[in-house]
Amino acid sequence: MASMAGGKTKKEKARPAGHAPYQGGISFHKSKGQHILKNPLLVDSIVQKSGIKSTDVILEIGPGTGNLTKKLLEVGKRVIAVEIDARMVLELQRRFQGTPLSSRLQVVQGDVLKTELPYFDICVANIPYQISSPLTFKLLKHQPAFRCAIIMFQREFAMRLVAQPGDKLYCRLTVNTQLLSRVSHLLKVGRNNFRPPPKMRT
Ligand SMILES: C[S@@+](CC[C@H](N)C(=O)[O-])C[C@H]1O[C@@H](n2cnc3c(N)ncnc32)[C@H](O)[C@@H]1O
Repeated sequence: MASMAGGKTKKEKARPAGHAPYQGGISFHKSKGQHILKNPLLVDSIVQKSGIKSTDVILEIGPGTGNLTKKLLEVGKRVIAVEIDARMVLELQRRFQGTPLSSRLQVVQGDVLKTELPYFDICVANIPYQISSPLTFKLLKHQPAFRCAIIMFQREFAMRLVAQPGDKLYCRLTVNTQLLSRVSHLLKVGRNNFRPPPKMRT
């Protein structure tokens, strides 16, 4: 587990013109589902649709280099970010260290599927698609209950969550999810909003 230290206040490192997503010089591993969000307008839209309150403790799964984390820190009370890749954890710490946001960020290094989740009010995440199913079941079972989860899924997986009886995609996952929660589809996201772009639609 790694936590962010406070320290002198400094501004986030300046980025070159052209609004490149913050990548921190890291190469991405497809095996870990590393497709970072590169469109700041999309990040704003996700945060806005999440209905985060200033009192909320937010769980973020797979913060990566922190493009979504930064916005979450700006609107919520605290962000607990669980990240498996030590390089990303380091980068995340570097990115926020010494900024006013750092005291509200806790980074937990580990596999979210094997991590005991802390208390949180809301979960917001752009997850690696390979953990969609076990993560969904983990969140459905989580106690104490949280208010809601806004999660980026591969399109077909999302459609299975909201399927209706008689639909081709209606399955065990649909039944379990709809038994334990209310679920709705928020938005479609094109592949080009990610770096590198994923093969499947989101
Ligand atoms: C799709 S990327 C999202 C990155 C960032 N949130 C963004 O939107 O730009 C998924 C992130 O999840 C991390 N990850 C992959 N498997 C994980 C696991 N089992 N537990 C926690 N994090 C994981 C990856 O290292 C990567 O940083």
